[in-house]
Amino acid sequence: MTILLSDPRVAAVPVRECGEPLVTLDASFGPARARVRSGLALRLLTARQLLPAGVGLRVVEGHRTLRDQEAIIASYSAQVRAAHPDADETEVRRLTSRFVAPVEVAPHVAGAAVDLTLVDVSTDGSGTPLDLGTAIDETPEQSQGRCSTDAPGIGPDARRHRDLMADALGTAGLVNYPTEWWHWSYGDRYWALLTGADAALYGPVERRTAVAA
Ligand SMILES: C[C@@H](N)C(=O)N[C@H](C)C(=O)O
Repeated sequence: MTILLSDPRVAAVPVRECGEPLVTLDASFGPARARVRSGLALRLLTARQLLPAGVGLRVVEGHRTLRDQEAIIASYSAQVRAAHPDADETEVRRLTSRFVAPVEVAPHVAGAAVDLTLVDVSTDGSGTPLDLGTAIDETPEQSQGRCSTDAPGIGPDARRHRDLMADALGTAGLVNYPTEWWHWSYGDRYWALLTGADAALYGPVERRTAVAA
């Protein structure tokens, strides 16, 4: 059964901030040059080595500001209210959290999450995106549920690529948000809950100074 980020068990996980800096991923992870905690960056390097030759990781987003998180919540919760006019505010919050995390537990705001896909780097160094079944950031409504990692109704190539991604990232220590095939995290509260860690390693970054890496 999927645990959503709005589940009270996620917010109940304590955070023991370890103070790791944000680092900037190099261009081999894609032009976004996302910033993530250094421990997550190391695990992404490990995950990439576990992929078959010719397949790479493209990270489209890492750390996100609190303000950006709030803007995505405002935009998507308005869509949820419109699509579910009978839902009360508790249900709107639950449905919204299928696609965007409540601010208090938001993994991207902690520098603990990446949105990423797989690319074919065998013919073109910059990488051609592989079929993962939906575009990154297609909502449950837009994708008719196919954004969920285990969704039926995606083609065999997309299934194989999602499984490849899960093997590499899972082995490297990341956890997936099951309603979004592209969202993986390490060290945040959701990760701690799923792995049984005593506490999250990373809380919100906000004004922490980034360093180059
Ligand atoms: C909005 C989407 N790209 C995303 O980042 N969702 C996760 C669950 C989040 O908000 O942390």
